[in-house]
Amino acid sequence: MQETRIDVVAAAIVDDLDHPTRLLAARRSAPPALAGRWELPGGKVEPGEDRLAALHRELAEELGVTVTLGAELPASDGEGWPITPVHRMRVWFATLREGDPTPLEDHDELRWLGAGELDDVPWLDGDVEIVAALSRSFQRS
Ligand SMILES: Nc1nc2c([nH]c(=O)n2[C@H]2C[C@H](O)[C@@H](COP(=O)(O)OP(=O)(O)OP(=O)(O)O)O2)c(=O)[nH]1
Repeated sequence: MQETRIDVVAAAIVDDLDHPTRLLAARRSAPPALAGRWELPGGKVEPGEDRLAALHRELAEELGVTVTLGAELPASDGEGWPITPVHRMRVWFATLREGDPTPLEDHDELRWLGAGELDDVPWLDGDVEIVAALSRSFQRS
């Protein structure tokens, strides 16, 4: 049986790539099962699409911004973070280049979270481990 795997890409948008102190979190507005939970902005890679091109496309569509990408947040198994039984998500650090982040689609609120506030919002289940890894990278910087 062929394994089903859906590739998702997302950005950990921070204030400073070298010394991050704040992370931009986004609250989902849809679908109903996920609405109200918080995530990293991003989305599915389209067939034949380059992962980083997909990430830039999603950030333009969802937030109306362009970004400078930094390092990837290494996932536990190298194949991406297992956010659901079928989705694998790759995450890159990013900083804003152009545009003021606005919840244009898929989200109804954006919030900058400081290092001590990362647990203040109800993240999607699959993001909890990722946010813990981000939190460790904040503390090291
Ligand atoms: N973008 C994003 N998706 C996440 C995160 N955590 C998590 O479990 N997911 C899940 C939610 C969805 O099931 C899936 C990504 O789908 P999506 O709805 O964001 O993708 P998309 O923008 O391409 O959506 P669509 O075109 O299919 O409507 O991954 C996260 O931090 N960011």
